[in-house]
Amino acid sequence: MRQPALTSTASFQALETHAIEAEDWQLRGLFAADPQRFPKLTVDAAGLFLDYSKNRLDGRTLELLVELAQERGVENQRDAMFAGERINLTERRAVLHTALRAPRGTPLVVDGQDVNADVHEVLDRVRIFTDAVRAGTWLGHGGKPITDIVNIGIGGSDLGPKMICLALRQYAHPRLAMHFVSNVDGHDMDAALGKVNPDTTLFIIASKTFTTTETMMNAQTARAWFLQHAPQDALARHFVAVSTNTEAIKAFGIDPANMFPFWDWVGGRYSVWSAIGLPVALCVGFGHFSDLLAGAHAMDQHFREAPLEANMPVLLALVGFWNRQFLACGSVSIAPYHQDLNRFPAYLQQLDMESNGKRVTKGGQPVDTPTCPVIWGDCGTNGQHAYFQLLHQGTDITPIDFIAALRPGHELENHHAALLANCFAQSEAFMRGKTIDEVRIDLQAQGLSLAEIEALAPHKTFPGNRPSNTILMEYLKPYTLGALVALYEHKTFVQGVIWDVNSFDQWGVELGKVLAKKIEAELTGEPQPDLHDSSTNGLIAMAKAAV
Ligand SMILES: O=P(O)(O)OC[C@H]1O[C@H](O)[C@H](O)[C@@H](O)[C@@H]1O
Repeated sequence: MRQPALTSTASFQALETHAIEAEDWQLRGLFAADPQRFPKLTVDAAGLFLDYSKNRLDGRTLELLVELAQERGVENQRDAMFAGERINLTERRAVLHTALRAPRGTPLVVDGQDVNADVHEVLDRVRIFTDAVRAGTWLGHGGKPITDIVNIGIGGSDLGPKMICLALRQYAHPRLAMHFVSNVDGHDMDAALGKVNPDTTLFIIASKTFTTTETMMNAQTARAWFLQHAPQDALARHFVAVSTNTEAIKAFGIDPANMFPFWDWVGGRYSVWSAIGLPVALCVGFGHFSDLLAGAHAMDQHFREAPLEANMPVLLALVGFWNRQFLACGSVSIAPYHQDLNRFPAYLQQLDMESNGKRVTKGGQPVDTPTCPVIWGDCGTNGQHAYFQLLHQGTDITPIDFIAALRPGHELENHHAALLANCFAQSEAFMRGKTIDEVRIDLQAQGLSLAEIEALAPHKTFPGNRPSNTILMEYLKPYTLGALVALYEHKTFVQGVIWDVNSFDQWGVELGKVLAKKIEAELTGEPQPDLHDSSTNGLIAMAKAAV
């Protein structure tokens, strides 16, 4: 059903009016006015705790935002997704990453096929293979156990497995070193091949389509390198594939027995729960991989069942929408205060920006509001000593998601209290700021003259009133990480529904791919200056002159 333009809806217009009232709100004042603000504006689900109280909103704002979610049909569209309806309209596909983490024995029939049975058949194969490699009974062609795993994939076939293997490094198998090659830049493959021994290396070629040029080139290079050191019939012990494209895998020369399939109803950026998660299962073991799926499933259940006003992904989405729309926040910074989550911002960049970086509605009309903000970030405390200056005192307001674990995964003294202190101090500082009068008092206490105080005070003043969320978990373990990733998946989904964009296609990456093919032919053959502008022709000429 075609949605009306967002700005024409009654709930959006009510929010617009409310936003004018809210313009002057100060977070300090909101906290002072209501000692219950923290318990009121926090929610628990699936082992995660979300504190959204440090956002410039109140109970009425939330009521209006929930009305907007209702008017936009979040509940119906959520149910349609879980039921396997073809909600990815431009590709005419169902969107069923949630089915990848549904427990065995929960049938879901799509196009006459029980998806649940298919999913668990593949998971069983992943378990058997994973157990053999980890136990050292899957041997390389020379009879030695595998010591290195090289995952060759890009985008969704790289970011998820890489982020999760790093995040769960505490659980990693001591014999297995994980390597991820994604870039077509030969330096990436060159660095990985320099670290591994062909006799004990397993290559995973991970590509949903098995046509992505970067992955295909890297796969060919890896195979050629391997065959310099081993006979052709050794390939079957050292190359496996994860894909939806059986024919292309056979054409590449991988035994279909070494293929772990998935399905076109799994989007690349939602695929880590499928056999694309094979590196994760190999690294941390199938039991922990199952825990990851269980945590995501727990968040799915919460998302399906909790009322909108107490639904963690819905609230995260609505608060994000409020900041984007009414505070005009063009970017959101992700700040994991956990070193092992240092690839999480990169993972969320693809998840959110490839999903909701859209400018037309599902019906093909231009959207009438801004959509997805830029997602970026890095681990705390590192960011504090780099770009946090701009976040505190720059001219733009950038909401921040702070993410932390209450207990560390190490036994080093003092570090964790210092880490958490910084995390909480930053969210407090963004919220409170420091007024010019507070600065003056400090400077007076330091014995500065009046002239010195007046010269310095504006520089040392913090506007504050800057929004943030804090997400806490007890400990970074597979279950909680699964819930965290699913939380952001569903947040992205809800925002996509509000903006009425298709969150499950990514046509925006196509143009560059087509042009790159043409230019590659010119770099290795004849230039075609008629095809380009003077800048592009000039750059091509420089590259040709350099070889
Ligand atoms: O898994 P593949 O088919 O190789 O795709 C890898 C990636 O490339 C594409 O260009 C898309 O933008 C991504 O969504 C996808 O994850």
